[in-house]
Amino acid sequence: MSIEAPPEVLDGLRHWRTLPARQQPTWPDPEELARVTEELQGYPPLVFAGEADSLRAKLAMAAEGEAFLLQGGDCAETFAESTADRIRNKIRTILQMSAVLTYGASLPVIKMGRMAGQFAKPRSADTETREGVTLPVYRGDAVNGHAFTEQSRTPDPQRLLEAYHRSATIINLIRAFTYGGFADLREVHQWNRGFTANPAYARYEVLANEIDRAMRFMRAAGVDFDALRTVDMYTSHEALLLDYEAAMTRIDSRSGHPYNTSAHFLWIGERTRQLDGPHVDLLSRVHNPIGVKLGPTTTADDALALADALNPENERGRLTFITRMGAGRIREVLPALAERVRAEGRNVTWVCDPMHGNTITSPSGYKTREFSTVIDEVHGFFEVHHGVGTVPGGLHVELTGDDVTEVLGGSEHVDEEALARRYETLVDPRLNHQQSLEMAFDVAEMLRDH
Ligand SMILES: O=C[C@H](O)[C@H](O)COP(=O)(O)O
Ligand SMILES: C=C(OP(=O)(O)O)C(=O)O
Ligand SMILES: [Mn+2]
Repeated sequence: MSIEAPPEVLDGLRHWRTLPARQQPTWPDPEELARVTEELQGYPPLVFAGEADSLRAKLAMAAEGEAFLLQGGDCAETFAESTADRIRNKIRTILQMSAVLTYGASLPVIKMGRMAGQFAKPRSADTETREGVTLPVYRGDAVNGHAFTEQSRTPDPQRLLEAYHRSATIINLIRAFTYGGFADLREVHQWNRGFTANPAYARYEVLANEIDRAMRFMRAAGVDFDALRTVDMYTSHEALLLDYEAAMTRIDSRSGHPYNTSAHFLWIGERTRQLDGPHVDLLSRVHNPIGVKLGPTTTADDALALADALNPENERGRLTFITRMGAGRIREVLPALAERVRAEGRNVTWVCDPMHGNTITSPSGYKTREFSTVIDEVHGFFEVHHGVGTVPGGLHVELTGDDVTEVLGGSEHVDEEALARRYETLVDPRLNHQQSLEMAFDVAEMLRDH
């Protein structure tokens, strides 16, 4: 990556600074922030433009129904849990889900982590009050600490540097695991066999047997399993902290285009997708494939205007719409959006986030979700796209590879009482390992029967 580009391109990359930004931390010392972002600008890229381009081509296939995206990971990654075990478990979960979805959809699955950079969170409120004490809200480990003390909750720019270094170690592990044999399809299939051997998941045994037969067929037909031992896994996070994202934006020496080199794929959140806002402005200028979350109040006009702002050339694979309508709204709201976007000829990849429209508070006060509601939104997503004739291109899920108890339900019946046992997330509730696999089997069954 060089830093040379026409002056108008470099000026354009600074234009966001003139626009009022939502959801940014109040950094106590702007000069320290400036020093930190300058340092970040000198750090090496975490991903390369060519990788982002290959992802874009795959997302174009997903838009045509020739591939399917699985994007998953924590709501908020944390520094403390960026351990080898936790990361391996998350990668394993995504690989297991992918294997099942590949079979169900009869399509290649694009594997993408909400990983290696998902360290900043938009929040509903700026402050949190406990027992009469009010402090700034936790905004992710890239900004402040979760501990409820004044020192910890004060935004600290040094955390941006740590977010970069953590992201680098995570992406290093992702590359090592996915190129080092861990992704071997035979192994992944055996792990899934272990899952369906559990009596709680007996209903998926039929599907697991079918996959078994398909594997035997592949072996008999001489498929080179050794060639299938490595997979491409991409990284993504919400492009929220403009100072960080701008500092990681570099000019690609091959093409002269700017790329955000902090992740392969960036998305704009539901709270920061204002058409004239700085998040849309900055991401409109980078060449990565990008996404935008669309909540239940989105109109067809909003969606078209976003498509025009973020993908003026209407390029395939460039823009993903990640809908998060809520199970109760998707069947009513999504059809009009999908119909207009199709009628107006805009190229987008449609992806379902069945998490963020389905958050509830349990009677004992946990922020949680019902597994059955989450699954219902996924089903609604497929129904709507099949009805309209548009393509359901993928899933965006908050999950972990560990045995946490944050989402209610699933075949192991996590109940209100169980929530207290291992509720570990710092922001939103994640599907645990078993619930994640159950979702994959459920969706695969539905796709196979379609
Ligand atoms: O993923 C994120 C949450 O939905 C978002 O940060 C809002 O959470 P809050 O309502 O707890 O602030
Ligand atoms: C905050 C998130 O989502 P949304 O912008 O859709 O609310 C998220 O993905 O964690
Ligand atoms: Mn979330």
